[in-house]
Amino acid sequence: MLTGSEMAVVDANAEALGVPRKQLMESSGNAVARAVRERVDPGAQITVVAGRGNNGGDALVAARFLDEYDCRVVLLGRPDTITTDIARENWAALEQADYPTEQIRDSSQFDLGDPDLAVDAMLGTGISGALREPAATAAAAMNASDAAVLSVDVPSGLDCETGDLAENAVEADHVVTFHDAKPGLDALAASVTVADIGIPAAAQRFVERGDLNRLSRDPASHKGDNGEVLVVGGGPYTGAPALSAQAALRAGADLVRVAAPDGVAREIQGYSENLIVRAYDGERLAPTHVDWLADLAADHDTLVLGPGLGGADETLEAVGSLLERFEGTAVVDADALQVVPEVETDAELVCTPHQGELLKMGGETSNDWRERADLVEGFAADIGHTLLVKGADDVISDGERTRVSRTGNAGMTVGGTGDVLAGVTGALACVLDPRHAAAVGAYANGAAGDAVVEEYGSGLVATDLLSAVPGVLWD
Ligand SMILES: NC(=O)C1=CN([C@@H]2O[C@H](COP(=O)(O)OP(=O)(O)OC[C@H]3O[C@@H](n4cnc5c(N)ncnc54)[C@H](O)[C@@H]3O)[C@@H](O)[C@H]2O)[C@@H](O)CC1
Ligand SMILES: [K+]
Repeated sequence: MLTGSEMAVVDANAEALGVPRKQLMESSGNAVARAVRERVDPGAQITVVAGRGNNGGDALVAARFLDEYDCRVVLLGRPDTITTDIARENWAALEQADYPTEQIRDSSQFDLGDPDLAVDAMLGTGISGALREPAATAAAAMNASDAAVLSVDVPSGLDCETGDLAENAVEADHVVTFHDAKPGLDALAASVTVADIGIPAAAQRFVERGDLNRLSRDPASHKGDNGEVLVVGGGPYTGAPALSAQAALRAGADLVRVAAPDGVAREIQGYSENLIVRAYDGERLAPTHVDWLADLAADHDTLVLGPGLGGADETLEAVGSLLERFEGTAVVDADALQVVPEVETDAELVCTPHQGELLKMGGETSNDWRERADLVEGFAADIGHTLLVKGADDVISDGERTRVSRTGNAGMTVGGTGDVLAGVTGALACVLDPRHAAAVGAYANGAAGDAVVEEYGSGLVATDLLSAVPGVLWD
């Protein structure tokens, strides 16, 4: 089952893979016409009631496949107010080819007539709230009529995010929905057909441009609304936490703090004035720091744990204790990863190992991405956390749902690109589900690398990615 917004991601991914929406609309319209033919005989009277969005567009296509019927097409509004180019083009095609079309200016002009079948193509996944006029009047007419009602995608008035049905919604007898079921359809009295409209399986398997639709930024938001990230890193290394923290800022987090040993805190601060560094005593993370860190972490939306911490025994022990106490969302990277399979935690973890780190955690890998995807899915289910396994193709799985991101290039094998990925993912996890944050993070990190590789080739370095991340995520 897919919600309306999930469907929009899949649809945009199909477009990114070379199957544009207008092609999908042609398939949808064809599927609607097939459903009509299954229900009424040639010569029957049909009234198609089309809204001004793509739901209406589907039915405008269907009309071209229904020549053997007595078919009227009524548009709820003026053609120049049709909201999408592809629906408008399909309206123009009907007019130019001399199909019987009508348009109404307001609800008083609506007349359903006395058809054998009414096609409800007023509203699909684009609806919010109860039906407004003139759709409300048209819905009431369909509900009052003896005609069978066939709804396109969903009955107009069904909210495709929540499954809620508006009080004045269309009461459908049949529904032809596209690609996958939608929330709320199974609770209807209608018969429901799921039509294959030729969306490639890859549009759901691969992370593509459409996944960026998951991101939005409220123009009225305040500082902090878009995420506060705590990077716990540094000690033996200083560049890694600085890269993660800057990457989190570039990926849209409002506030990013780095908690680091005071022996290296000034050095980390020295990389950028954008960072807020909070120091704890000593040269590296140890169990004595955990109380203070756990309190600090609880004040953040996400934790990025691992960059530059090193693998000293006392550090790994501290990582384990911190994870045991933490209950939020954490991205775990580098040396901290080896602790995860042993640890008992209520936290939601996104683990970002490369193949070597995955093996060290106890996972398995393969050179074939399909096999690797299955292995990663199995291991994610075993450890009960989300995995983002880095490689030429990144594999992302929460143990049930598995995606592959194909962005990136060989120049990115340079040190530090993983720290950037951890920071980007940490920032995205402030506003997205962990599995979506991991998928979009992998896509964006690789796409940032692809954006800079033309200039730097095999000489690209991790800091080059930082400036390219916003262009990928927020353009
Ligand atoms: N996403 C996909 O993959 C595909 C979608 N297709 C079709 O496109 C539909 C979605 O199209 P759109 O996003 O254009 O949206 P819709 O066609 O569902 O509705 C958009 C229109 O409805 C109006 N509206 C919103 N709430 C309303 C309310 N309460 N009362 C009255 N009017 C209201 C909006 O102002 C807008 O004009 C799907 O349901 C499906 O039928 C298909 O063409 C093929 C593929
Ligand atoms: K509909």
